Amino acid sequence: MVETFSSVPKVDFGRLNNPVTKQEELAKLREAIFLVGFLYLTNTGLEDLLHSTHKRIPEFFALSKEVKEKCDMINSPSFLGYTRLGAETTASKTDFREQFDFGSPGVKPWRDDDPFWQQLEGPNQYPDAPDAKETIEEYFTKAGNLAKRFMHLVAESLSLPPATFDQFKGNMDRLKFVKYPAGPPNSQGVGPHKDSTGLFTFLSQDDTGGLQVLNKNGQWIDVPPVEGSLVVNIQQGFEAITGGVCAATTHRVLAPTQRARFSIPFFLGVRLDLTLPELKESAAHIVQRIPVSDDKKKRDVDVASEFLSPLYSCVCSTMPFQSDLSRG
Ligand SMILES: O=C(O)CCC(=O)C(=O)O
Ligand SMILES: [Fe+2]
Repeated sequence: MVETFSSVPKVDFGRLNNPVTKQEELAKLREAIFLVGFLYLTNTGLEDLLHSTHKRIPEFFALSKEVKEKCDMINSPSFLGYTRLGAETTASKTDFREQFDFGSPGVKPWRDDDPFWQQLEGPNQYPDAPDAKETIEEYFTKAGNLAKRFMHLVAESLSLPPATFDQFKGNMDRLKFVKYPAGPPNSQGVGPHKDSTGLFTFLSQDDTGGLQVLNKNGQWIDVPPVEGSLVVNIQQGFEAITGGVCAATTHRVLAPTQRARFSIPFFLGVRLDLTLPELKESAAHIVQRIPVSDDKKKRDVDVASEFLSPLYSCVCSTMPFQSDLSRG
């Protein structure tokens, strides 16, 4: 029987930041990172932001088709903007969701003499709604700060210096507002996938439910809503940097049947110019230092990751597909 999980653990961010409880909570974080690849992060201090953003986003989706299509992703070489319902496929099936994708503001504009892939980081197209830009920029600032602090704590939980992973952080994080309309039973909100374009995902889901993660026995485990929490998961960028020891976990969303579901994933971006040799070197360096049993290291380093494929010369070339980008 493979060691696996039957629920997603909770880790308390407040306790991680309190010297009295820190070590105990770091042990929980480490267990979640090694065994599950998913966790609920509670007590983050972002509860009001999550609440107010959820209140706001139905309004963006309620804009007319014409207004939404003014910021259509089709106009953006950075894959930022609006994607209509049914325009995305995962695992060969159409996803039943509509979304707005945004990137961290203030990214350096692309110039003709920059590498072509640099265009993956670019300017936003904001929906034409009052304070949309301000709402989104505030979210980037607050979620970005939390994400960086979280990454330091992950390093500490692996007995590494807090800043170990800072060198891998990219210039642009991504944020999505997603609406899954109610559909027939067993419709695919988003099909099975691993998040592929960054380091960690921080997801705020509403109270509808439908998110599931796959354990090592092939069972789908529910990730029911926990008020005020963020669901955090490892992305394939982080998996590659840690040589597969901290693995990304497959997940999906079942479309709701009664009412629309809204979610807000924030994807902490990886450096697009990371080369394959750099990745391999980092993985070797980090894996050596992470205190897990040799057996576990061996098993996990064997995990296939497109980031480590010899087909790709740098991280940027693993990301050519819109559907991958818009899933994270
Ligand atoms: O909407 C959700 O709950 C999850 C979305 C997701 O997995 C993704 O966009 O990568
Ligand atoms: Fe995902």
